[in-house]
Amino acid sequence: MSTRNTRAQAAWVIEQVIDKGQSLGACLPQAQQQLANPKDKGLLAEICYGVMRQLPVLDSQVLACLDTPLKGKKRIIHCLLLAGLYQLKHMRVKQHAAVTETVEATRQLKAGGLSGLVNGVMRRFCRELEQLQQQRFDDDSRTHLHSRWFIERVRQAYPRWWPQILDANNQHPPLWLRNNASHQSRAAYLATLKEAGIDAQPGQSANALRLPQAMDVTRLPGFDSGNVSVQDLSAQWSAYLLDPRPGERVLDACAAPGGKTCHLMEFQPQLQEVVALDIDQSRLDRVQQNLDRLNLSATLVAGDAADPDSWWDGRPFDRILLDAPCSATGVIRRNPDSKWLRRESDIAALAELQQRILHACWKMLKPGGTLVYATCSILPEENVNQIKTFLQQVPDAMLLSINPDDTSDQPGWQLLPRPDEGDGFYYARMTKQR
Ligand SMILES: C[S@@+](CC[C@H](N)C(=O)[O-])C[C@H]1O[C@@H](n2cnc3c(N)ncnc32)[C@H](O)[C@@H]1O
Repeated sequence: MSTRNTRAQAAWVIEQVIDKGQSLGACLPQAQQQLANPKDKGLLAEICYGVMRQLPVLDSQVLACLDTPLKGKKRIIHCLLLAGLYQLKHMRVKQHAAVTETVEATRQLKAGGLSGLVNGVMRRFCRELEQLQQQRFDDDSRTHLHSRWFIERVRQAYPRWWPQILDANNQHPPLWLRNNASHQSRAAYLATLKEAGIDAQPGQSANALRLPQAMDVTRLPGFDSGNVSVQDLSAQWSAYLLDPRPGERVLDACAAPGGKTCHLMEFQPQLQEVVALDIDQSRLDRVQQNLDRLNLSATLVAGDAADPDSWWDGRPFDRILLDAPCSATGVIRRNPDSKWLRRESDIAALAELQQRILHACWKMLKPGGTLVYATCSILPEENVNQIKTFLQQVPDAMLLSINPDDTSDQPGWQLLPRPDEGDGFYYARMTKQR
């Protein structure tokens, strides 16, 4: 991959995602490593993320320009044309640069025999750009840029809001920060940012800040010494809802990469112990890195939250945060590849796993203790329905409502993704009756 230009790298990444089922998170960094210039790395990410946002439309427009679809080894050239068309339609790349670089990438991908075809298709895109940009579609997938099964589920769950939800998923995500209240007040950090010439706005939860302009967060004042962390606004509610008190023992049951573990320790610095559990040892390394940057320490355990017998010492916890593995359908704007990688059949399997983990965690909770169940999903099957079933099955579980709409009939708090606001998230809070 080393001699390939940015467009050739983009074609490789896109093929990995749409044909080989890899996530952008897994293959984009690999391709970025092959590029020396940080600007090229940024351009590569912009192209790959953009293609994932717009995929069904770009796909049909590329196919419409080809006499025969490019199959087998030639599929990478189809992916290259997706990247080329995306640049012309959605980026401020000069047309001649997009054409020249895309044709050059054809050679670098060892498909030089197709460079005439690529040149012709790219030039046709340039000629027909206005029509391509204004084209309207009569099917849901191309109109709303999501898979059909997902559109149907969102439509059923939110008959009033579904178009806005899908539209929010197709926007660029906002950048939210969490001020470290154990280092300085939010107002003080806002003043520091202002001095450094960085525009920021306070958010609804007490330590949230939004940066209207995305930037390399490692360059934020005091980032290395833990004055601030990246965390979405909606995710920041978890510590307030769990509300741990001095001297308590807390389990963060699905902890990696540790965003919420760190937040709840900043929120309550006098905890007796925080156990950060995750099934994936390699992801626990990320938890340790985050704790180190913030100068915090927790007990890290690699284990299965659904099977406490394999790792738990039997001492019950005062509070448990269960940020369950989920469909991540509330954070699609951050992971647009998930629109094409997620399968409808995943949802029932995830709901079953969540229910098993929830029952297992309940056993580890002290009588009188609090458990917060959270997901970054917007699907009722993983959220409200899950908690409704749990409350019906478990006699000592009592809902602690978060807001007036949160009743045992419609338990929990469903947040939907909104432009410039938080991600889609769900929270329910329950106590174990003594
Ligand atoms: C939504 S992420 C957690 C995000 C984390 N709470 C944060 O705020 O940074 C879900 C995590 O659950 C972990 N996980 C999945 N199944 C698990 C299980 N059975 N037991 C424990 N952890 C599990 C995954 O490895 C993943 O790290």
